[in-house]
Amino acid sequence: MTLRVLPPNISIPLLEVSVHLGLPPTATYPGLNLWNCGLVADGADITKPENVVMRHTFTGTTDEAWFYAVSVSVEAKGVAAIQLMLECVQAIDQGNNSKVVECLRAFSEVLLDLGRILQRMHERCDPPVFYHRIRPFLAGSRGMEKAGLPRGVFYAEGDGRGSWRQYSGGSNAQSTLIQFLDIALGVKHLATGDRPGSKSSKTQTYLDEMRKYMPESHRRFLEHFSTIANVQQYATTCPASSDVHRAFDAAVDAMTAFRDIHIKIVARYIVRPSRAVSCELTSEHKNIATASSGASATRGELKGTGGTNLMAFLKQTRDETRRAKDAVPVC
Ligand code: HEM
Ligand SMILES: N[C@@H](CC(=O)c1ccccc1NC=O)C(=O)O
Repeated sequence: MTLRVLPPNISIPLLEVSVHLGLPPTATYPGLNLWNCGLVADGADITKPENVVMRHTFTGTTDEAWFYAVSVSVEAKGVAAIQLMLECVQAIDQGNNSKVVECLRAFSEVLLDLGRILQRMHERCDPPVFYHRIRPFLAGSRGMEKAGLPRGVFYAEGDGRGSWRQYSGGSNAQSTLIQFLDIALGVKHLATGDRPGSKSSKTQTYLDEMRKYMPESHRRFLEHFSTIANVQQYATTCPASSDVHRAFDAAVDAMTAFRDIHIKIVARYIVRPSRAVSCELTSEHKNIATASSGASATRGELKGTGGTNLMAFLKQTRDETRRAKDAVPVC
């Protein structure tokens, strides 16, 4: 039976803390991953997930801790990519082409490392454990009609007061790092289903929306970086045979490869286990893991915890990445 009401003893402090943090009152990527980690020992290498300790998990399983730890290590490794692209922007402003190439080549190496870390997911996180035990806790309250939450969750504040609220579930789409990488490479995302060149049917894409689930300072950093990011414009207008253009294309390929690895993981951790779930579950027994499984899964209606039609969304996002290699039209 789906519980639709969050009692005041949880709602009231949660709402207060969320206002303080500038985040929606729900389980977010910053809360689950970024602010929930420590190290096995001082000075241990945080870019190795075996060195990351997660303070809280819903299930107490090693699988869940590892699931979060992999992202923490990706974030830590990604710091180098942020530094490199800030240097690259500066090198372009200074007309220092050899520095631009150096930064782009090193950036590609970091992206390949991010993919290597991501591929370690299977080492300690078992797909059925993820799908059946962990994933229900990562669900949101938006788009959960089939799970028995047509109006979301009622956040009770006592004496009959309170409000119905709907929030996206936790998702790595809320990672500031990955959105930074896209801005750095000039990757443009459209709403799912929109074609490049067509007028977008939605003013805000899912990935834009996910910025509301990032810490305020991260959001401001992305907004600022968008105003100075010049690498794609510069590189794609250099001759195709130039080192700058080639190094840029290689970086876009590395980002595309990262997304390809991720798509394979999603197939293994969500699509496959969902097919094994009986399609005869009644709505009373449906949760986020099962609400879009069975018959609807085979019709391609599987949803991510963030609420996307996951495979269509992820493939479009990957294809949009590749398109960053296209020359920027000069107005
Ligand atoms: C078992 C592991 C994972 C699964 C099953 C998974 C699943 C998903 C799904 C279904 C989405 C679609 C958005 C939504 O939730 O509706 C998504 C988005 C995303 N995931 Fe994962 N994810 C996993 C691990 C990771 C990790 C470790 C990273 C990176 C550190 C990552 C990076 C992303 C990003 C960046 C997005 C937004 C789409 C994009 O920018 O390409 N995911 N993930
Ligand atoms: N979107 C994923 C869940 C996911 O990737 C996630 C959810 C909450 C916190 C972190 C996540 N990703 C990696 O740590 C899903 O649909 O299962």
